[in-house]
Amino acid sequence: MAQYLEIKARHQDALLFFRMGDFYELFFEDAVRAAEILDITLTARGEHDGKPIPMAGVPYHAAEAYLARLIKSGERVAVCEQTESPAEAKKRGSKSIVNRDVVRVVTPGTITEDTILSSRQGQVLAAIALAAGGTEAAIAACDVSTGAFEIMEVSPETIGEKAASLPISELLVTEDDEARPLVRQALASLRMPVTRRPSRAASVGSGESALKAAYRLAALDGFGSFTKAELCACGLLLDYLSLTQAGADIRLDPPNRRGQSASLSIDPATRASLEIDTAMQGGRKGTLLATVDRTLTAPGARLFADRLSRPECGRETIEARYDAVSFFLQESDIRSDVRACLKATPDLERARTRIRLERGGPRDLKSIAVAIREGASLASMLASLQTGLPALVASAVSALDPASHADLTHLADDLENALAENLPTLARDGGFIADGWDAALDESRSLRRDSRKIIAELQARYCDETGISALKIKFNNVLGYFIDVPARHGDALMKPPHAETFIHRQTLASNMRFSTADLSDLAGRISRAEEAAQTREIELFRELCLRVESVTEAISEAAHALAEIDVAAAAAGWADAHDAVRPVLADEPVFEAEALRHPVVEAALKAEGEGFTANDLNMDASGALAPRLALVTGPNMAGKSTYLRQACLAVILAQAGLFVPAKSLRLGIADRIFSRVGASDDLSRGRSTFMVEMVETAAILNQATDRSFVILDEVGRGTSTYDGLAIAWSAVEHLHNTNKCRALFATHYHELTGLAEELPHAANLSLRAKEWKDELVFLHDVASGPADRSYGVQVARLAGLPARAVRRAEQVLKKLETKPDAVESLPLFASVAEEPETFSPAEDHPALRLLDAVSPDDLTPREALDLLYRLKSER
Ligand SMILES: Nc1ncnc2c1ncn2[C@@H]1O[C@H](COP(=O)(O)OP(=O)(O)OP(=O)(O)O)[C@@H](O)[C@H]1O
Repeated sequence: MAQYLEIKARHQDALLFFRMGDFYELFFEDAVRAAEILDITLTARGEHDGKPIPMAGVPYHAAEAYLARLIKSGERVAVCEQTESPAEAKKRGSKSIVNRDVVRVVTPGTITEDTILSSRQGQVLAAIALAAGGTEAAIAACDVSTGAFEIMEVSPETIGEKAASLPISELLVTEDDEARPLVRQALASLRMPVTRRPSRAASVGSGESALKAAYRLAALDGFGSFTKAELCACGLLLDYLSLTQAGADIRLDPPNRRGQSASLSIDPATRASLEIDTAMQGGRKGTLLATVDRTLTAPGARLFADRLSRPECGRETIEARYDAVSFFLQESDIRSDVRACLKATPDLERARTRIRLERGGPRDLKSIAVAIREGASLASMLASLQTGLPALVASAVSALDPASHADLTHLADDLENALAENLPTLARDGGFIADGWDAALDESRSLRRDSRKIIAELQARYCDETGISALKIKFNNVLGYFIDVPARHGDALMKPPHAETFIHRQTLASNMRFSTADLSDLAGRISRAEEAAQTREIELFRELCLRVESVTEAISEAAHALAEIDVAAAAAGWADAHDAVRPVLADEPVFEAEALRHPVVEAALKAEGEGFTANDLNMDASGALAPRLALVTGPNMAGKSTYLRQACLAVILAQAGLFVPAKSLRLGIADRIFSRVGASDDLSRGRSTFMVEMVETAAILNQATDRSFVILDEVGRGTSTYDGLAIAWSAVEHLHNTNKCRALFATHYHELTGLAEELPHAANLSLRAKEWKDELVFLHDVASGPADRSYGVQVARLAGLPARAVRRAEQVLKKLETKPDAVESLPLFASVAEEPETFSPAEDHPALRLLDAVSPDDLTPREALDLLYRLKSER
């Protein structure tokens, strides 16, 4: 217990998995918590301070599944292993306890187990840090499962939105930084597990020395010059990695640096409202990502998600991606071949990283070999084409080309030759090296195999010599090899002449067990051969892992190349199937779309057999070619939100390097997009609907630039009519006169439509609907000019509001339309006298008159049926 308590004292904030033989055991409070979360038995072992010690255990071989559940429920787990064998401990004295220590702390951001990770999602551990009195900020982010490492310089105001663009599983922050209002705000907008760390880890000095140590460098000049905040963030991240990996070497790829303006800024509220990769209700279903992602490999899916979540601002990067998509769009035959090949390609990135971190197994080696081979056939398939390859595809081909990567080819050859057909998950289970690969292993194995033959021969000889045909040589863990005879033959073996050879070991009810000198000798040989084979196999496994490590950079490049090809071919496949076009990037801040569609709504409608109406949209922030701001009106349910959102989604797709569902799109690259669509309470953070709306609107009006793209839906709806109208009015003016950005503003305040005449670069657009035979028909197409009316009451009827309430609404509406001043005297403040109903359409209905005339008791069944048909026809 002393050993346990000493180790536990160093890991107060984690559950301690304490290795004891084939189990990880948990004690005290840890046991109580784990038993509750995992639904396992809570028992007791021994006493501490006179009280029984609560204990729970999980079997070593099934630990991953338990770990996964604990991590999911927000726990951290310190894994404590035996660091020597019992035999080694004994050498120090017969009563010595086996040495143990924590080899790893498993946290949400440091998992590498395939069974716990989601294969199509990245899992980022990120550290945010501020420096220079809070004026500089940076994020250092790594994906331990792939080795990717990125350092981003950000402005302190945009920490939240930059962090939201990464699939962060765990966010590190220092206690001092967390106290700063900007960081507090950012953390409040992000819903991710936050780990607080002492401030000393996030210093310039610790960052520098951690980077130097991680990459074994004397100076950091090769990486360019770092800002103070970047070094602080690196220090925080690397210190934590080192802590969770119990001081093991940090194995990350060289850092990838990203400047402040590299990607399109999308704040967390916009990201959530546009449902880019997470739906409002959680999960991926119904998101843009789920709708357009056609990738086939896990690394491809992770890259695709990253592209969509962090669209670019650099024209060259975007155009290069378009070129790759265009190429696969034109070469549809090669696209199918490439995709067939990708389907068979394992996750090279994660297999490589697990091997690097010494957490891999024989199957990871196999995955590496298969992926290298598939990559090579992809490369030769693409290189054989007569057409020139676009830059992205060409560089992917060169990273996969076996001719220029002899090292990878040799590795794949060797792995294929070295590995057996059926592979265990763990190296310690053995049997994964193929026969013929290693002479020493073959020798031990043949000895083992021969020994088994010799045992059979020995058994036959003993049967012969004793005349006992039921004599068997068996094996168990207690006795090892032994000779087993039915009890009635036992006496014969204990008497001469056999007593000299057979040594009695055990008497059971119906059997007796013996050993012999020959058998013991043979058993020794077998076990030595087995041990030798096992040791040799582990040695060979390590050798192969080292081979992988020696070409780790080439593997990383190949993995990235495979993902790049997967993304481009998938994007082309989607574009082909959905008539998406290559956007034209313009220098002017324009958005000129012809027949634009909303991919997610379109897909949902298609699933129900309905069509989607495409619409045009023309905007120019400079006001030269088109209005910069459009006020969008139209009845409820007419498609305003859809129209607004599809414009934003088009910007995201276009700047992610993907094609957009439209006939054409000319786009001036946006620096940020903002969306405020649909109000929702955020009661968990103590904000009412209106407060959320105003906070988000404030963020837009304060931050949008003339290169930004903004959509605002029904701003002001959450408060009283006049207040709401006034706020909406001033927001439109501010966007038009001060922000001067491209903006779409949907509203039900018809009073606002007059603004289009006053503001030089504003226009009215409306979604059309028609009344036909008392029914409201939505046309979903956009026309210029304001909507004539809102049809709210008709929509309410459609939604199933009780007929009486609908009639009452019609009365109130009529009154308001004739006497607008009556608004003051409406709902909250005074009641409008309910007018007597002068006309009730229902009562006048012929079907009702018919019903009134009927006496049900006088009807025959036949007449009743006829009446039913007449009633139906009168309806
Ligand atoms: N262009 C379109 N083509 C076909 N159907 C559409 C189109 N746009 C919207 N719809 C359909 O109309 C429904 C309502 O659309 P949306 O939510 O955009 O309307 P809205 O005008 O914003 O409504 P409200 O004012 O009540 O918020 C969508 O769920 C979709 O089914």
